[in-house]
Amino acid sequence: MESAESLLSVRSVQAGYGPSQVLFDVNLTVLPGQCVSLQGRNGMGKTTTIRTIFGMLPCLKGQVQFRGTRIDEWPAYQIARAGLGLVPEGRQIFPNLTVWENLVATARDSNTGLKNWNLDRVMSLFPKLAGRRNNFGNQLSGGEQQMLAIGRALMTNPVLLVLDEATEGLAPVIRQEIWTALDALRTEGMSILITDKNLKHLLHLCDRHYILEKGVTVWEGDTPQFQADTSLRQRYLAT
Ligand SMILES: Nc1ncnc2c1ncn2[C@@H]1O[C@H](COP(=O)(O)OP(=O)(O)OP(=O)(O)O)[C@@H](O)[C@H]1O
Repeated sequence: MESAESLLSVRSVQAGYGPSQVLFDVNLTVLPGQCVSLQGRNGMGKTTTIRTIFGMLPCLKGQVQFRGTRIDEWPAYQIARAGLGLVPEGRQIFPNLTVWENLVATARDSNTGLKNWNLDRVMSLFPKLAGRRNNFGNQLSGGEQQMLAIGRALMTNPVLLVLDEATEGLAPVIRQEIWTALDALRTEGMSILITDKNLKHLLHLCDRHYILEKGVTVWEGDTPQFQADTSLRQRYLAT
């Protein structure tokens, strides 16, 4: 795959924390309009990969390209401005700002060609948030916080939305609401890179899947290929 055609291209990436190397050979591609999952057992390097893509950790070797331009030496703020929107593990919303303030704090105009995100659109994607508009972040349930974290990322009008542990720790009914919202985003043409434990939903949402094992991309394929290889779950995902 030519990286010029891809939205995001991660090639032979190595990274880690100080002397502790975690990523040894990570490769993945997201094409425009595609939804891609990044899978692997706990501790295999999914969050570290996302942190490296977003410039929060240095890329020691290899490269990351976004829309055909190398971004692996850019500072994190410049990467975010280029159109990468992050919904981080643990949500990390501002606890002392209201829902409304959380959303407007990060708002940025679209240069994507897609319809601009605004408060009304976020509230219609997540009607639960509308009633909580004036509540502080720390007064929200976990599910509402995750909706807010997704809304906040959308308000930056990203070209690619990246979700780390999209539904972790949420009640089943709330999880379903998040998956429904992600399906709606996908239908609108949003490109998504996502990590989550729920295989059934990942296979439904995503076109393509990558599996990490000890910091190495060990498998990639589309949903029919994933479903056809019944050994994958046991080999790379079972705990
Ligand atoms: N801040 C850190 N400093 C040092 N090592 C870290 C740090 N964060 C993560 N690690 C280590 O890096 C490795 C990969 O962790 P990472 O969080 O990327 O895995 P993951 O695939 O996202 O797993 P999980 O599903 O548990 O979040 C693990 O061995 C972890 O202990």
